[in-house]
Amino acid sequence: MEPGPPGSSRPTEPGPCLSSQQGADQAASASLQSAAGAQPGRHSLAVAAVLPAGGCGERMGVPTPKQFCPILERPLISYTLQALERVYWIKDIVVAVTGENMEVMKSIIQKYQHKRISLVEAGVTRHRSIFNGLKALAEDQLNCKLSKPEIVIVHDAVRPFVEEDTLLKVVTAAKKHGAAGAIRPLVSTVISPSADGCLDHSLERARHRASEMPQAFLFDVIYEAYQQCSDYDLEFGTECLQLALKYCCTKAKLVEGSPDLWKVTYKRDLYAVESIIKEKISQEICVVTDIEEDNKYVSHLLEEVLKSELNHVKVTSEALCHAGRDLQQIILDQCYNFVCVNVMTSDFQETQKLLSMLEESNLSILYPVVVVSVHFLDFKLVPPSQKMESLMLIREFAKEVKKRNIWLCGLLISYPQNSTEVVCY
Ligand SMILES: Nc1ccn([C@@H]2O[C@H](COP(=O)(O)OP(=O)(O)OP(=O)(O)O)[C@@H](O)[C@H]2O)c(=O)n1
Ligand SMILES: O=P(O)(O)OC[C@@H](O)[C@@H](O)[C@@H](O)CO
Repeated sequence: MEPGPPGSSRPTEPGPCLSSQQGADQAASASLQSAAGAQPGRHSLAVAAVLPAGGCGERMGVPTPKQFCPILERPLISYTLQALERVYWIKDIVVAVTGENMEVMKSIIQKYQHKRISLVEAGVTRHRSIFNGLKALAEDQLNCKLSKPEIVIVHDAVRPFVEEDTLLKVVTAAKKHGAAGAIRPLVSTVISPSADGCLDHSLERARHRASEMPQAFLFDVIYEAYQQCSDYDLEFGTECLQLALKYCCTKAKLVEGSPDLWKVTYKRDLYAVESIIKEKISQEICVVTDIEEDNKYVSHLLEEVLKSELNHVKVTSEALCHAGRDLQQIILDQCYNFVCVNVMTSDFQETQKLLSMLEESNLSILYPVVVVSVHFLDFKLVPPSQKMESLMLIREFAKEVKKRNIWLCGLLISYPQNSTEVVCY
């Protein structure tokens, strides 16, 4: 079993420590837990998670195992890890990866600053991978940071959209029933073919459900089930809940899951994940302007236009040289889109101060940050050719900050002739 990278302590926030979100997550978790009867903090349930991530993604049809396929230039598994890390009461996350992918996994943990992660060798089947993860939690291994939990969550590494309330529901149900799993309505009807390849019978769709993840178990129940189960089950089984029933007479409580719980299986699923993530991170935008009256007026107009399109539009109008307390908070609250309204004389000073703040915040480690640098040009004062030349500098800035996952582009707006010349860099 491989621990995470050195120094991987147990912060309660995935990746870069954006303390404000961490506090909000903890508060939300506490209220969720108290609602579900579990006690946050000292008396909370000891909960760990096992993520099987040792598959080859054959149905995906690409050389890279799907858990490592990039979404917005970041591996799919990193989104799932982030989703689990946001839940501060999950104390340990054990990921099962093949030996050949162990180094890749360690580099992902390092690059995206994932915490509370331990790695184990995957098995040749999903059940064997899960079993290896359970063994890592069960056995007191030398210098092992892991301890046996009361409850263990099992969640496929290729299901990135898992919310805390679903995790809490299955954990709470598992505490009471011994096992619990998320389910979803069937989309297609299930049929049973006969030996000659014809329809034998079909199942009544309304009376059946699809078994999804996350699932949760009393650790002793599922560990005993895996220790008892047959090689056939380990080789060909696909349902952990069935193992708990068959080998421990434990009937899992079924919990209605959200539509986003689906498993990434085919290539089309990667496009769906990317669209959902883009939608999630583009709902909020911040208009940054300095204290110049012209800019504040333009920012107000911009705010009105943006509010007709987006759910959350924030405007901060303070000289960034004051370290932008409002802006700092907006960054901590993980806004990923910024429009920086510049006074022509300052050229890029405002944008550069914003870029520096964004780089210092580590915000762009997990998701790309978009910055639009808006410049106004009064043709009476400055001939366009002269302004365009200096604006080309932004192209150099853009190349530099792109290395840190910040996507910078420029917008040149000419007035008073009311013509707008768009320059994208
Ligand atoms: N030997 C295996 C096989 C699968 N898994 C993991 O189990 C989860 C769900 O399995 P599945 O969707 O079947 O993944 P693959 O086996 O990779 O897909 P395929 O069947 O298309 O090859 C995935 O996170 C996968 O990495 C695993 O840990 N060990
Ligand atoms: O069979 P696969 O390995 O694709 O998927 C494994 C599980 O995710 C799947 O069986 C769920 O129904 C949960 O049990």
